[in-house]
Amino acid sequence: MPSTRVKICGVTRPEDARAAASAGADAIGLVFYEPSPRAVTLEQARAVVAATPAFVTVTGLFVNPTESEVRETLASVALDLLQFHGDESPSFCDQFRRRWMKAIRMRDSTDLGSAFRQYAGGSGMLVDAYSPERYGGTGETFDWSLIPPERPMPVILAGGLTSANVAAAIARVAPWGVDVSGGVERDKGIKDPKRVVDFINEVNRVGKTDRSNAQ
Ligand SMILES: O=C(O)c1ccccc1N[C@@H]1O[C@H](COP(=O)(O)O)[C@@H](O)[C@H]1O
Repeated sequence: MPSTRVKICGVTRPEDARAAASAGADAIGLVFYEPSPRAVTLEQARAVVAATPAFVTVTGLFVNPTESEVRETLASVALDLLQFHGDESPSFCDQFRRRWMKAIRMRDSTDLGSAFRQYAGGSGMLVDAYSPERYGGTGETFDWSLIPPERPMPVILAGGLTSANVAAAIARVAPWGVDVSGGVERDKGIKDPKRVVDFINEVNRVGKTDRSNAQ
C-alpha cells in the first residue's frame, strides 16, 4: 500500500529543496506568481531545480498566467508538472504537452463532481481553501466533508495543513497526496527543516495504514 504523497510548495532556496527531498518529499513546488511572497525568479527556480534529486517531482505553480508566460518558464526551467491555481480553463491547462493539475478553491457551493468532469485531462485535482482575497497559500483549512468519496482522479488535499492536523486530514479525506506551504515555514518563502521533517513523519505515520485513494 503506498503512503500518502507529500508536496512541499513555495520552495525558494536550493537548501530547502534538498531538505525536503531528504525528509522524504515526493514533490516540491515553485511559485511563478509575482504577488506571492513565495514567488521565484527564473534564476532562483533553476537553482532550486538543480538541487532537487531524481524522483522528486518539480511542480510549477501559476495563477492566471498568459500562454507565453508558461511557455517562457518551461523553456527556461525543467518543470515536471504544472499546477494551475487560478481560473484557467481546461483547454488552457492542456496545451503545454506537460502533465498538469488544476487547483479548486473550495466553498460550500463548489460542485467538485463537475470540476472532475471539466478537468478530466489533468493528472490530479488539488483542493484548497477558498479566500475572497487570495488565490492560495492562505494557511486556512476548509470543510473536508465537501470532498466526495467517489473520485475519478487523484485528489491532493491542501489548505492550512500542519503536522498537527495532517493526520486527521488523511483519516477524513484519504487523499492521494497532501500539499503544504505555510505550515512548514519559518518565514514566508523560507522553509523550516524541522517542520518539514515533522510534517512528513506524521504523514508517513498515518498514511501507510490508510486508504490512499488513487481514485
Ligand atoms: O503559496 C502561495 O503563496 C500561493 C499563492 C497563490 C496560489 C497558491 C499558493 N500556494 C498554494 O496554496 C495551497 C495552500 O497553501 P498553505 O499550505 O495553506 O499555505 C498550496 O497548494 C500551495 O501550493
